[in-house]
Amino acid sequence: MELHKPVLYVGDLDMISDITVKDFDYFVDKRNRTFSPVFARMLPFLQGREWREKRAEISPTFSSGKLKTMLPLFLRTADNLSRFLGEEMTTTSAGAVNMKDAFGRYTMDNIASCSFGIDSNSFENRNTELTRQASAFFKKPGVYGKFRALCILFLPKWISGLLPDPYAEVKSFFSQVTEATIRNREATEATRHDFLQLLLETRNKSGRRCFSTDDIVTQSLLFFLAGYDTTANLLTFAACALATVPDCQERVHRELDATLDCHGGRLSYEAVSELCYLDRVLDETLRMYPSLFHMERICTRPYTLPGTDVTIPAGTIVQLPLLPVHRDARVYPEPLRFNPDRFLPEERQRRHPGAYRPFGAGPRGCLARRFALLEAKAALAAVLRDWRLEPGPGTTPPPLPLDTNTTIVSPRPDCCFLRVVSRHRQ
Ligand code: HEM
Repeated sequence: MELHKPVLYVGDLDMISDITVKDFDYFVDKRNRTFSPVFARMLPFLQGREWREKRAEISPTFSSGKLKTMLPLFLRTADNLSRFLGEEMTTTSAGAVNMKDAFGRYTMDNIASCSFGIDSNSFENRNTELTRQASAFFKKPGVYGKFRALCILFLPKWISGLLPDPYAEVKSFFSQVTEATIRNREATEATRHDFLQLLLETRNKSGRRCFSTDDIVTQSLLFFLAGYDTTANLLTFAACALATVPDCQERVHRELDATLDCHGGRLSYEAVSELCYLDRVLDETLRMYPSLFHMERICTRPYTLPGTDVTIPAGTIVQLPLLPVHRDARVYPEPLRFNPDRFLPEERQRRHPGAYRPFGAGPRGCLARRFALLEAKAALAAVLRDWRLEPGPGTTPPPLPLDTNTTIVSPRPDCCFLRVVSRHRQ
């Protein structure tokens, strides 16, 4: 039970697949745990028909053709990231670079550009209004935020509605930025390969825009929220794993050098696609550190668990483990050893298809899996083309200690420092 609500924790892999895929119609919804209207209209918090319609409208934004057009942007930002690492290394007194901070700048610049059409270059302009507003957006709720949440939970709406929303200023800032960008694009007829443009161009059958400007701001903020920390964490965990497992880093370097030699030294879409060992490094990183501890669904009508006579009532919260399955020794022998070869095709085939779910499962799974993986791959390819990573103070071989102050799986802040050493590629 969670307060007065029944919670069912399901560990059986077949049953998890039934709930998330086969019998999805009984489990379409998730809990809406937001305390601000700024979040309430975002895709992960919508329910039922409204969720289905919005998801269908947004999904084409992430098609492989569209992603391909975004790679040059990722690669430009990745070059800035790589330069930044070198500069940090020469100026820092700590003798090592805070990788979470560096990768956070990388994901922020990509999302700011893709979602809001802003060139933020947070590697050069460290304290812009954008970074200030973005930090406010990601800050954990303080005393006021917690007090307000309690009021919303326990007091009548008309009283809690009088309390100012701490996220209103952030929303207003991003609304102004988006409106200015839309006006500019309409006036100059300029287009870019980004989410903003795709959302602007999404039309219904009668040729009208599907997304109002307010809708666009909301979904763009969602991309920010969903994509900033998750991908920065993935990159930090991967970099720390490679720094502390030199054999794996050596293999990444060999693969990269060979691929660059075949592609005239350039990281093109084709070159990045050929980096199969790097794919496996990312897969193994997400196995050890999926961004969520568990997925959640709500049962929307009475459901009999397959193969049992147990019927769960509508309204039951269902939790489905991610990290515990990914680290289960019965599924992954020596689960705490970082071994990308677990993701060789033949090894994958040996496992239950539900044993690996870093992006969730079924129609409600992550919308941006390919976007996130391509973005992460571009960053690691550019960084490892130029640098060798070595452990800094506090960085341990996997498993890296986790931050206990966050709701998503994040590295403990003092364990994210690495030394970057030039590879002097000829
Ligand atoms: C390494 C990076 C990422 C990881 C590991 C990740 C993981 C996840 C997971 C586990 C879920 C819940 C799925 C479920 O309950 O079945 C989710 C949902 C979602 N993610 Fe991601 N995510 C990542 C990056 C992103 C990015 C970059 C975006 C957007 C630009 C994004 C957008 C979303 C959205 C919109 C949903 C909700 C889908 C829905 O309710 O229909 N994610 N993600």
